[in-house]
Order: sequence, then structure tokens, then C-alpha cells
Amino acid sequence: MTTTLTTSTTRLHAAVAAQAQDVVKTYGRGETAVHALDGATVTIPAGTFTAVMGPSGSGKSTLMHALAGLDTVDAGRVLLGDTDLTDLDEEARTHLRRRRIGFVFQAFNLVPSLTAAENIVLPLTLAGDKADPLWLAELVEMVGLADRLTHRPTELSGGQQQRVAVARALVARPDIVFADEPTGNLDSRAGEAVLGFLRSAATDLGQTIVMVTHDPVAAAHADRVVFLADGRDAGELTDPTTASILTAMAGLDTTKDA
Ligand SMILES: Nc1ncnc2c1ncn2[C@@H]1O[C@H](COP(=O)(O)OP(=O)(O)OP(=O)(O)O)[C@@H](O)[C@H]1O
Repeated sequence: MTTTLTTSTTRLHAAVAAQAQDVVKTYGRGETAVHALDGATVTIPAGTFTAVMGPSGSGKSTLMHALAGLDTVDAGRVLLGDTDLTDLDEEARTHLRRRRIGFVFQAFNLVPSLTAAENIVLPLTLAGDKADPLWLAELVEMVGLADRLTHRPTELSGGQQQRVAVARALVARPDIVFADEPTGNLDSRAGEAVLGFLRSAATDLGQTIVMVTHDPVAAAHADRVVFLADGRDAGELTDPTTASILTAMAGLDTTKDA
């Protein structure tokens, strides 16, 4: 499977990092059934920073959970590289998440009893691996945490905690990093810093990043914005700006469940 995405630097991306193909996910049954995903098809090219946006309830979190192997789907296919996640059982998906996926959550989700340094290397520790010292030093430098490594999460600001979470998401060089509203709990300055790290992880390190956000200012840091409406893909923007995102959002059909 190949795709071509033209960005501002006219880079060509041949590889697909992840893909949802006609994915359906329904919660509940009968009259109370909610079609969280209703035939969503979304492609994430490798090495790009993609934002996923859409109205509340449009299926953003459900799509992210499906792409990350956190949840199963009812129909359609979900691919991580060449791996079809719909073929995998729970144990295999857990293994794949540990090895190939990094996460950044709105609520940071650091382990309170561990230092910043221990939190950063946790994905490797859980997988029974050791950090490459040069890579670790580069990451710590990138997120500006060199003088905070022995601190525990309660001794760090929200922005610092999220920088720890970004370093943790990148440490195992995953195939893809999923960030779920990563700036939702941060003031704008700390949020800008986190977005800058995600941006440079894609630009400088070739890391594939997928970020779910409600914030057009945050999404404007991405190479591309994919829009969802009513559980389906509803267009995309390349080289987005805050203004172009707001215009696109205003045009989304949100009437289905109204
Ligand atoms: N576990 C669940 N059980 C029942 N319904 C669910 C469940 N998870 C999500 N839904 C429903 O599925 C639909 C899509 O939810 P989802 O969280 O994916 O949307 P979203 O776009 O991420 O929303 P938001 O922007 O508000 O976070 C919503 O109508 C939601 O209420």
C-alpha cells in the first residue's frame, strides 16, 4: 500500500504507518445503539504529524483506540504498517502496543512513585529492554528535562509532566505515537512547548504522530488535519492554519444525531 502526500516541503511519503478501512464500531444494541464509527477510512502516512478533529461524539477517540489496538472493531480493517490488528487477539494487541506504539494522554498518566527518568524509560523497562544512552540523552535534551530527571511527578509542573510523557512516548522509537488532547490540561505556553516537541519529533526524527484535539491552534502544528463527522471521515486539510481549520470545522455536518 502506498500513498503520496504533498506537504509544504513537497516531501514524498511512500509508507503508510496506519490505516482504518471502512471501520464500523457500534456501542449498544437496538434502539439505543450508537454508531461511534460508521465506515471510517483514514490513512496515516509514515513520518507525518496528523491531527484528528471533529465535533464532540464524531468518533475521534474511538478511531484512535482502534488504530492503537486498544479496542476491537465490528467491521472493516485496521492496519498498523502491514499488521492487520483485526486478526490479533487481546494478548497479541497488548504485545504490539508495548513494542510499536507510544501514547501521550491529556492527564499525563505518569507513575507517581517513579522519577521522571524512570517514567521516561518505563516502556522499555516493561518490555525488558534497556534504553540506548545516546538516544535517551538526546530525548531528555530535546524536551528540556535534564535538571528534572530525579523529580517525581508531583514535584513537576503540568507542562514538565507532559514533557516527560512525550519523552516516554518516543523512547522506544515506536512506529506511531498517539496523542489524545495532549495540551488539554496545559496553559497555552506549556501547550506550545509540547506541540513544538511533537512537531520536531516528526520533522527531525521522522516520527509518525497522530493527535486528537479540539483545538484548532494545536491542530495547526500538524502537517495535515483529518476531519471526522458522524463516525466517518469528512475531508482533510494539508498544511493547515488555524483559520483554514475553523472554516473546515464550520462546514462539517453534525446533524445526524441531533
Ligand atoms: N464505551 C462506550 N459505550 C457507549 N457509547 C460510547 C462508548 N464510547 C463512546 N461512545 C459513544 O460513541 C460516540 C463516539 O464517541 P467518541 O468518544 O469516539 O467521540 P469523540 O469524537 O472522541 O468525542 P469527544 O470529542 O466528545 O471526546 C459518542 O456518541 C459516544 O457517546
